[in-house]
Amino acid sequence: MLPLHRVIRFHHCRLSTAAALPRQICRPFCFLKKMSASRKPISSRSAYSSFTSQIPFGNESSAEETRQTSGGESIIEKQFQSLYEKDFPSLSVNVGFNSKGGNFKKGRKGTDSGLELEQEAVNSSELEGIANVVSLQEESRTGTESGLRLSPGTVNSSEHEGIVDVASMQEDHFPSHFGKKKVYSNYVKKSPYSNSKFNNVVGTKSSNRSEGLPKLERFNICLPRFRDIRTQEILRPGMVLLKHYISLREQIEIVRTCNSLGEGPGGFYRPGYKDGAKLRLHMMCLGMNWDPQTRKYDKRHPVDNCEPPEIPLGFCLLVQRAIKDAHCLIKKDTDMVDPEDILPSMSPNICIVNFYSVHGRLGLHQDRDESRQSLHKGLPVVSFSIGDSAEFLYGDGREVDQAKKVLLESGDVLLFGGESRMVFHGVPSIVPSSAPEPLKTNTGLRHGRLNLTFRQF
Ligand SMILES: O=C(O)CCC(=O)C(=O)O
Ligand SMILES: [Fe+2]
Repeated sequence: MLPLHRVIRFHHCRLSTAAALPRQICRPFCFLKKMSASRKPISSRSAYSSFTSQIPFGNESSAEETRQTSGGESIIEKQFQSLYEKDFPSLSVNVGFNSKGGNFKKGRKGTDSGLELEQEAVNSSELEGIANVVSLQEESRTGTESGLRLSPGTVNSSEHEGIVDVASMQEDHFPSHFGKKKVYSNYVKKSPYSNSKFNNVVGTKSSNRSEGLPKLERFNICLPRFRDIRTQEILRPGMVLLKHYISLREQIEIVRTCNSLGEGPGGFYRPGYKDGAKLRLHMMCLGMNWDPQTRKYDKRHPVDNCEPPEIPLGFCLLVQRAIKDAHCLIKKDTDMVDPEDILPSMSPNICIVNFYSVHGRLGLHQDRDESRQSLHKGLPVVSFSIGDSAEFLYGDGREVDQAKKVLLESGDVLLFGGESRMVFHGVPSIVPSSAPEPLKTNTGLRHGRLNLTFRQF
């Protein structure tokens, strides 16, 4: 039995938001009200299962409740609701995944040079653990999926408000990134979210039947500024960046779920190395624990002897979807090659959740502590970025000046596997106040960045 130490839990959602506002205002959305009416505040341990048990979850009832409860909500909340209501249609998908691996013998992570102490205080938050009931309704938007099931569309008078809001948000928070290689940016024609049947309607390829006929000018129902947001980029073989991939609604759910899990056993703490230096971030492990001191994975947390929470199923579905979409992109890029050879599929059983304050950072390192088999196969690391943007460095060695730089913004998904599995990478800085406003408003997320990296041991 390991000695049990007191662990001061870190909450990445702000104390001020949580403590100063009544519960309903902290959780303004209808879909949460439904849960809070029927549940007591839940423990972190049960948070994941409620997230899981609601999947797939149509948004009809949420929309209904939105109407019932919209009276006392702020304009931002209303705008966000309209954004929410006209978000992607819900699609059904069945993706099997394996939640736990076998024996965990290896440690994780190479070196880390960002060891100075962070100034930010460690607070405890009064924000209660809340079940996160809106699951990932758009589990599969990919053209590769079958079983498309549209939910009733909600086009209402608030749509315009929503559009204005989204427009300003895109301009403010989604600046174009740098370090481009090959970018696929036409949402309708190139995005694997769009159904391949509809691609032909849009006219990616001219069919034989239209030969000799006058060329039709197609009409875009969305304004130009709203297209081309979800760009996709192959940064190097096996390394794919899906920009703005995670919807705001999903981001909100991820933050809430992480906050809820992070308050409980095995939740967020400030890890340190053997020499006593602290990492400049707060960390929580899901599925398995990674100990920076031993650099090993284990079933239990060495500090409080807790088992880490399970990875919520919704997170895993999102990972699977991102891998599929990365495959679509790779296939487009290199038609003759099986995308699995470039970026193998994986079923995550580890998720390391990092929260960086605006002073947070992580030195260049390799993720090389998963099983030998996993590394040998090049099973990818899949990384979600949420909140403030981060500069992300990647390259073949530890030399910062030789590394390439890319901006990771809220909603971005980065995958690195195959021959890029052992790429050196790190986060030299966080871009202050760059998180999408509705994300902050709806979650109370602190200034800083939440990062989730999924791996298969
Ligand atoms: O925050 C990031 O984007 C990278 C995190 C990372 O490299 C890690 O947790 O190993
Ligand atoms: Fe890493």
